[in-house]
Amino acid sequence: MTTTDPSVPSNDALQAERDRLTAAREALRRMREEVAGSELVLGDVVNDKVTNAALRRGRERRLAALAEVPGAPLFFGRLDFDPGTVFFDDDPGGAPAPDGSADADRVQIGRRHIHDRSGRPMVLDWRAPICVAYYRASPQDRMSVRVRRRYGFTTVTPGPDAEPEALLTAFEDEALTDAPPEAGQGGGELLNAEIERPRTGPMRDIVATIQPEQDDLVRAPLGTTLCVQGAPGTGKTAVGLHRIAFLLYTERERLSRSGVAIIGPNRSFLSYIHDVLPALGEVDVHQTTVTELLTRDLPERSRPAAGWIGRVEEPAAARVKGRARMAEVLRRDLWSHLRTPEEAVMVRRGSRRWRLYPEDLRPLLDELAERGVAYGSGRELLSHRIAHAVLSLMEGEGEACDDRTHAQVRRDPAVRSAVTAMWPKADPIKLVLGLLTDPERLARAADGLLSPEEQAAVLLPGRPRGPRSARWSEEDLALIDEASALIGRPAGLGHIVVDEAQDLSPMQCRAVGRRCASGSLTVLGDIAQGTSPSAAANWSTLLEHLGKPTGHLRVLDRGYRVPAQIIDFAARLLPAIAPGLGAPVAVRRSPGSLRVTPAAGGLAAAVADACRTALEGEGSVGLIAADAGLAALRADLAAEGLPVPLLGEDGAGLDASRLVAVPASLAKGLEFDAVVVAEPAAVVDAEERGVNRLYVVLTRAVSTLHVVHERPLPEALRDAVTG
Ligand SMILES: Nc1ncnc2c1ncn2[C@@H]1O[C@H](COP(=O)(O)OP(=O)(O)OP(=O)(O)O)[C@@H](O)[C@H]1O
Repeated sequence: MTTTDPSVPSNDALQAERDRLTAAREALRRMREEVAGSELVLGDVVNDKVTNAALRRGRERRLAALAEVPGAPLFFGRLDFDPGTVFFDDDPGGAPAPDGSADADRVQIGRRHIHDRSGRPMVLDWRAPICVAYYRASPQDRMSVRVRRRYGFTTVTPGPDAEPEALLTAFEDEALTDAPPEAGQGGGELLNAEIERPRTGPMRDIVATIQPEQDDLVRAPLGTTLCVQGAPGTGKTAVGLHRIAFLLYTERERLSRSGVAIIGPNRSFLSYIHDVLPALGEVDVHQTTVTELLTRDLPERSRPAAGWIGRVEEPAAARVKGRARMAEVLRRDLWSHLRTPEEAVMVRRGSRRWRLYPEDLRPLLDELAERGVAYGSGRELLSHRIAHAVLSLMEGEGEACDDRTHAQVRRDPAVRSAVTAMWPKADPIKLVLGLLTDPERLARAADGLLSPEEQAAVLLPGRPRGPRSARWSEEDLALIDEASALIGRPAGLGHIVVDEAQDLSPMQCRAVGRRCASGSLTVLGDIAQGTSPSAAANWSTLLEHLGKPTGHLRVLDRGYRVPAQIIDFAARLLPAIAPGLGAPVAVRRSPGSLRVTPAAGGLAAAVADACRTALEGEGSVGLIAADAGLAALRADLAAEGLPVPLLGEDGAGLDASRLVAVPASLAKGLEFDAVVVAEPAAVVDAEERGVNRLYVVLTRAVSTLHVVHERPLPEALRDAVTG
């Protein structure tokens, strides 16, 4: 242990800190007022509207970034450095920070920078370089820190309509100067309290308690593509979100031009993480699923009435469609549209006629086809080449030609129709539709790449006639996206964080990877939690499909969510689903956190009991069961006098009700204080990777897990000692 002062701080010391908090709040209010009251400098005449709108948007963004987050304290830590360590930019002579104590340089650390009227910092943004010491200083390397102070807060809601407020109620000092050298970094009681704080509503930021191994990932430079393998609850999602906030701080200008996105597995997950970045002052990050990201780039007019996703692929077909070799099938099909010229092109200019014969045109076409240009730009390039060849003929006959002549020849109807005949226009949706509804065409493109059975598996059902009547699957969208990219390159983003990346198929990886071909990625996931038919077996292959084979693989193995008793139980499934992957080392044990109950008197009655018991505790309760059985179970529970809203239905979110029913397929990435799992065997039986799904489901609980079963438990879980 490091020297953590367990004594309760004196009232005076506590009051001084509260005064500091009040002053910071006041200063932030003044900063907001300054932004709100700032005059918009208007351009004149032409640019007025555009400039005005841009300025207004900028001001609104600044205001949103300066908004106080209800219940989140403006600072959470303090560092006392050796004297002479801290200098601010505006100190001409490098004078130390003028805060408080005579014998130490002191900084307060919070979610955002706050300064006083004269511009002097009162609270430093946690992302500032000097704040690294707050997260990493240890007795072995104290980074000039003498004392690290962590504050404790209690959230109170003063009235029925009032916003929650964070009351500073305690602090804890860790003296690094006189700690024994073997001491590690002590998180102290406040870290434990933070981890065990009952969950209500959406995910919270962890900015006050980021651990050294996490901070190392959060602050990796923008150019680095990171791939983080981490068991359930090791903080991968939290790291990804804080990394975005960090990168936006250090590289704001670059990233605000190119854009940043976080990709999550589904909408429920995205609403769960939705508030974290705004609480860190970042309101401009695109939070999306892969499917949303891809459909965003598709023409609205082609959208089927029921939406883009009208069908879930059979696992075997999903696997074939997800394979990287589908890219080659598409490439072959697209380029097979090129036609060797069969007729001459004749351009009339005044009384003269200029002809290019098929043997003149063929080399132009071949040269372009071999150059590896995007299909879509080939048409334009071909018309240039043809015009150039015609102009050469003209000049050979002494005609005077210039750029205008070149443009006129390029636009000549004869040239245009020759280009269209040789290099037909291509539309990605029609291309995929054509390929997946025409067995002969598919056979030509897939020759040597897909077996006849695989070809039969990928055909679209129902022989749709057009894009709007097709029932597309998520896998089809990745194919359409690949076709789009073969025709024209998509716009890129500066950085993408992909959560639950183990579930991306190779084709989806390619779609994500090409969106940040010149940017970088943070890839987060857990091979053991792979549930999609194309889930990754290892990270190096996935990184290759993402186009980042040199990405750095890092492992997180300290589990912050799930108590040891529960993780040890779930980890019994690991040898079957991810041999070689270890269970996380839980940071806490919690006796009584696991119960496994046979449902002697019927499943619904036992589940109702388990839910009622769970509701006696604090925080959120998730009832998780196989998707197919959930409706019947809810009906039975309602009959037992316990109506349970379904996650995502009728607005039932993670903050609308303490108890929600969660289909097993939506549980990924979520967490609840108490989890009741009904009938694990049904979760296993529901899908090919049902055991992986069960592993996900069993690792969602922060405090208690209650497994209720009528059927025998999966073999690996039998005879577990509970308690
Ligand atoms: N340093 C920390 N301080 C406090 N809480 C933490 C810390 N790290 C992680 N947690 C908490 O642990 C829980 C799990 O974190 P997170 O969801 O990021 O894990 P994960 O690795 O993405 O899990 P999964 O693989 O199950 O999706 C969250 O409630 C998170 O806030």
